[in-house]
Amino acid sequence: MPWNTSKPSDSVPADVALIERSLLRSFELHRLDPGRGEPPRVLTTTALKDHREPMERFMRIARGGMEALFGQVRDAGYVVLLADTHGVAVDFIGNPLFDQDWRRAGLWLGSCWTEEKEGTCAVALANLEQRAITVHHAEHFRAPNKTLTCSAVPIFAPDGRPLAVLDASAMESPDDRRSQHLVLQMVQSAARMAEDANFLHEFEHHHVLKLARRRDFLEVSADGMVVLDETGRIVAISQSLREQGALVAALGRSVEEVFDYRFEQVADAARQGGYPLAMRHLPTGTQCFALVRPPRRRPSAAPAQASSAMAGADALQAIAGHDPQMQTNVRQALRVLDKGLAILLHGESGSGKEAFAKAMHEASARRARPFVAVNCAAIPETLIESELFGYREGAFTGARTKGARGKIAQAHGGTLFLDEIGDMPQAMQTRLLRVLAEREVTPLGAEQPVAVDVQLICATHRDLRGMVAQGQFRLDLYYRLNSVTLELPALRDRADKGLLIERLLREDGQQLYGRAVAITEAARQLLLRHDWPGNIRQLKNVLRTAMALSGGEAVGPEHLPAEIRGGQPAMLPPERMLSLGGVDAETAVPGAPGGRDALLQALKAHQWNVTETARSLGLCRATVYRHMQRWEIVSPNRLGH
Ligand SMILES: Nc1ncnc2c1ncn2[C@@H]1O[C@H](COP(=O)(O)OP(=O)(O)OP(=O)(O)O)[C@@H](O)[C@H]1O
Repeated sequence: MPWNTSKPSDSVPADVALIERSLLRSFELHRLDPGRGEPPRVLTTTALKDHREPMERFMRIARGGMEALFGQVRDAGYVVLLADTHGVAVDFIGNPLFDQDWRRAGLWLGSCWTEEKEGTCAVALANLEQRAITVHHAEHFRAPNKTLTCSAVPIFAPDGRPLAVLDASAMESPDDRRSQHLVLQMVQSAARMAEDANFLHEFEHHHVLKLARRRDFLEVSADGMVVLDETGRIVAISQSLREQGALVAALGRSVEEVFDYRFEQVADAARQGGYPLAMRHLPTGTQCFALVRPPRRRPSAAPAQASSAMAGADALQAIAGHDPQMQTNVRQALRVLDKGLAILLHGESGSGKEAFAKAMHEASARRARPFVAVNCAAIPETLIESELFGYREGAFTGARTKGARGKIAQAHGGTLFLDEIGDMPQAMQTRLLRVLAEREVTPLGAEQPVAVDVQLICATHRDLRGMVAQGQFRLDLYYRLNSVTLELPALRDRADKGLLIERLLREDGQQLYGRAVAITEAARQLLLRHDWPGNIRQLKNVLRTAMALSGGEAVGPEHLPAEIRGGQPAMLPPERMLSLGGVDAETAVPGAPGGRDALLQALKAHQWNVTETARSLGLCRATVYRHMQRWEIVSPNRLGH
């Protein structure tokens, strides 16, 4: 069982690599001057208030941990800072005798420690890399910071989102960076205390299980915490469990399914003082122990509120399932969310790029604002400009009398998801680049630009770098879009295929029949062995059809399609095969018989309803749109939309 491994702390070679990368960014990306003399900027009281207000509740909870840490390091000449995710010191404890010196060094309430302004420094790196780090003396980028030693540790909110950074810094320290090892450990343990206290506070109305592999350690040092709602469903897990990927797949399941322990038994134990429970972690069959922390008050409206705040990050975790690559993706996604960076998702068709983008939006601070998805392959080239940028009345023939807001403006304040970005025409690439650089959009026919603030997430199944090499995709746009690229694994490569199948049978079964639908071992094995060229989309369709055929009873091999049952060669991915008159879509040329005609016929037969057409041809909508674009098929209703 993975949750009892303790997280490695400061590892010098890893630190060195991170620091080197940060130094490069400081020079090349932020174009900072290492010799600049003045200390870090300190915010005005009003500006600082904007940073402190959202952190107030956490600051109160963290204060005890900060003071305990300060008590440990004060005599060695350290100050303790709590910074928010923007690198602003929102709380500070230092020996008042040296106030002038701290202030001069930028170790002060309201000081800004970001890589963009200070270059390499510990608070910025802990925020960016989401790991504990020491930046010692000359490892700092700017000259005035080179006498400092700073050890910083990120702190996470109960839903796994970055929340703050705790830092201990000194103006004088031995040259050997190893002298800071213990300090970093102290900061780590204070950060974990604050994080756990915040977690327990957030879920004070819930039953919380403190888990440990060894009973003797349960009271003093649990390995992690699991939160149950009033029905015994697992609704949250603590950061220590998240970091190890442990129990992420348990989110949303009942305590009985995961720990072989009925919720009534847990509630009973809570009423009787929460004595240690001996449980079994069913997925691995390992024994573990739990102490129950009873809910502080009777659950009221609070649980629902807490669950909805958790829902976003948990949806992201649920999509990641138990696959290590997807777990890494979630960790990276949570790191970069709300940092104003564009994110690129790369993966085969049907691998869940849009689902991941939506979950990222839900997990972001923008979740209450719109999520607008645009499939660049789906819009004919002639219409993409007005669709994205909008237009004023009378901007072109066929334009609506009142004009239209483009998708970019519709996403203002929220997230813009550009699917199939590799299919965006070059002229549009240029315009998009300008929008990203200037953060404003000028609708067709308009003179005044409109300011837009969007989180951009793009997706593609193509090799954008290769497209750049062939001059099909703009290099500068490529750089802008891929500050972070997340690789979504194909279904055949996912380590958690079995669990995913179970989950889909449970969720879709619930929808179709009001309960989870079972599957025979023989059918499960066939599904596990299949190649899944259409990825999760294909798996979902196969399971839905199988459930319909089985009438909600256990799905057996007889309910699966022939190519899965008979071990026949798997279908080629939709990109490589289009069953339209046997024409290979990639090699088909506009006007080729069969492909274009067959698609046209299918579209007409379904009154130009692309979803229906796609379903009838066994393709995803994006592929149908791609072929419509390739073969220049435009829906007669298009301009009326
Ligand atoms: N982890 C997941 N668990 C359950 N369903 C999922 C998961 N990921 C994706 N899906 C479902 O699989 C289907 C395909 O996902 P999605 O549309 O996000 O893929 P995509 O990579 O964006 O595809 P395309 O590139 O063809 O647009 C959707 O019905 C989506 O809800």
